[in-house]
Amino acid sequence: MTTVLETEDLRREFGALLAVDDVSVQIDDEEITSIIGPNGAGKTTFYNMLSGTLKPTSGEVRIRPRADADAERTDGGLVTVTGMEPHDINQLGLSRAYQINNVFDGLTVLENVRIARISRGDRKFDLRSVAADDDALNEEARRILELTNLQDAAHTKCAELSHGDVRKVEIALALGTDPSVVLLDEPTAGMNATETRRMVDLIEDLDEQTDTTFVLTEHDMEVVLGISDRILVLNNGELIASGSPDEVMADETVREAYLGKGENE
Ligand SMILES: Nc1ncnc2c1ncn2[C@@H]1O[C@H](COP(=O)(O)OP(=O)(O)OP(=O)(O)O)[C@@H](O)[C@H]1O
Repeated sequence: MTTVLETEDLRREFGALLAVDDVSVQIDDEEITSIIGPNGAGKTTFYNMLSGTLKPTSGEVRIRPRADADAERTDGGLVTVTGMEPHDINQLGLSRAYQINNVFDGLTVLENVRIARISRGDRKFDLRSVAADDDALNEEARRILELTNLQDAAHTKCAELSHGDVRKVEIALALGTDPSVVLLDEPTAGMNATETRRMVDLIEDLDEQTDTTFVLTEHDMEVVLGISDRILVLNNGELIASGSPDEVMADETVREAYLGKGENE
């Protein structure tokens, strides 16, 4: 097992409010990890610091770079990305579905994935290549569509897709850079039971078929317990528990955080 993402005493204050309180975690490449916690626990703030959209007050974020990232910048081990811009963190190997990559509604699924692929940075950006017959680019984009079960929608404009398929496109775009880690923001939010099941299956399949490690925030506890190898629990900015679903469910501190102290007394 190898660490792909690590934080050390990561902290964010908003004035007097401590939103993330010196959180240190290590995320392993062989595990699907979920970050959970009651409303206001600090999950979004934590994610924003990982992806670079929010600068920490103090502490560090380190990631394992994607396999072919610039060797000079990476030196073979984890790279400190604290304070870097989101685009640079993305180029090094951490993608956040639903934020860095925006879906272009007026373009087809295939065109969107081509753009994501171009944004990987090893091709000169040329608007014509988005639609042009660049065989290598098309092949790479089609491989990503196959991985995400979107081959049948390749030529559909994103504006015409179902909600479930748009979420799949967002994951396809995140995968466009061959990242070592993908952060998913509530991947099943707003989905019906069938779409939820399909999304869970997709994440599990991608976890098996790619070298990418998946981390998610999710409110649906059934999804969390079913998909996670490891769960990190935040409460009032603090990491209060970390472990397997069974361990976390049995943790008295976690129960108190969710149910409220004294609620059953
Ligand atoms: N930009 C900001 N300015 C001031 N306070 C903020 C800001 N962003 C978040 N907070 C506060 O930080 C705390 C953590 O918020 P955060 O959104 O990270 O929690 P969360 O776990 O993602 O919650 P939810 O599940 O409701 O989305 C909350 O008290 C929130 O009000």
